[in-house]
Amino acid sequence: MADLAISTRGLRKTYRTRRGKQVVAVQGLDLDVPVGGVHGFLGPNGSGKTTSIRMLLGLVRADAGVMTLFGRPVPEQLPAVVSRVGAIVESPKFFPAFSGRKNLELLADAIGAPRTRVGEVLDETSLGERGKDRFKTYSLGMKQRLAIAATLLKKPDLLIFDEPTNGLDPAGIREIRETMRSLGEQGRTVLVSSHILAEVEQVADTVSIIGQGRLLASGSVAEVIGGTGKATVKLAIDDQAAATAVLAAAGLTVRAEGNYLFVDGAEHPADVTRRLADQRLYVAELVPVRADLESVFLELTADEGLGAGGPGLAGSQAITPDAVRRTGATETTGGGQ
Ligand SMILES: Nc1ncnc2c1ncn2[C@@H]1O[C@H](COP(=O)(O)OP(=O)(O)OP(=O)(O)O)[C@@H](O)[C@H]1O
Repeated sequence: MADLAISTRGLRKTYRTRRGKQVVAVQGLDLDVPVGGVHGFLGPNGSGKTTSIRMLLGLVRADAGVMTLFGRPVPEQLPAVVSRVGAIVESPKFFPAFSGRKNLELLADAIGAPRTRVGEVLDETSLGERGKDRFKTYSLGMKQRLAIAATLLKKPDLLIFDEPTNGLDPAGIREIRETMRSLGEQGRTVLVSSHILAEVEQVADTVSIIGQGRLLASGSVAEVIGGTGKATVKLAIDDQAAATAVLAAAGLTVRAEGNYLFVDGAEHPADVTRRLADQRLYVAELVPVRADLESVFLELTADEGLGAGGPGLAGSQAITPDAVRRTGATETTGGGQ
């Protein structure tokens, strides 16, 4: 447990609406976040990310399950670890007419952090040069980085950011991404929730994908994308029927889409051409299909009936079963409880 910054087992939360309806926000979540690096906590809107984070921070009470932060059970021992955790769950309030630096100095005084820390956190969030300017002149991205700077004042080991790039333009998103990456590289643990996969894929070392309050897949980005090391290839061939028969007989999964066959499960793309050539079937075109996190995410969440995205790439990928298998989530999906 000592090497996990966050761990949850069987975490559950059901909300009751004013009309007495029950909303199951989190249903048996098992989450492990290793110490050090950036962990993407991914799921479509409404999948239970914010509720899970709020339970970890002691802001919402769990109905069932256990949680630890740095090996300490929470909320029971939250006071012992809370100083190691910095979180942005809602936009903090800053004084618009004061500079970013002044705002941070006031905060540092309030929480007992040394003022020398202010210059350091401004630099860490690349705000050093603009620190003297008034808060109200900042772009949204700079405001968000000042919020991150504020959480860094007390040198937390774990930073929790809930959808930190919401509402930011591409430049702002890039700045936040770079800030998160450098925090992870310093050995801090960053948990960042998002429903925007492309963003997280570029910065996360490890990810957890959730849907309807349950873990669907987790591991390093490479593992989740296709940890089996098996290839998916797209190929064009004259005799599709004969090629399908040969490849299926070799235990590969073949799917026809228009003029192309998509073949999953080969150890290497060359295996596909060799098997076909052995039977005097020659490919006209062969392209290895690179899976990305977005595709995995769309397929996983589509299985949950969540409709995480538009048409996307999901239709051309067949790697999901492997990703799902890693968490054993197939047995529990689709219950709609
Ligand atoms: N206070 C509440 N009362 C009733 N239902 C709630 C409450 N908070 C959240 N929910 C519901 O619980 C489910 C999970 O919501 P949650 O905000 O945790 O998901 P999320 O993954 O963070 O989504 P988003 O990205 O939209 O914030 C949703 O169906 C949501 O409507």
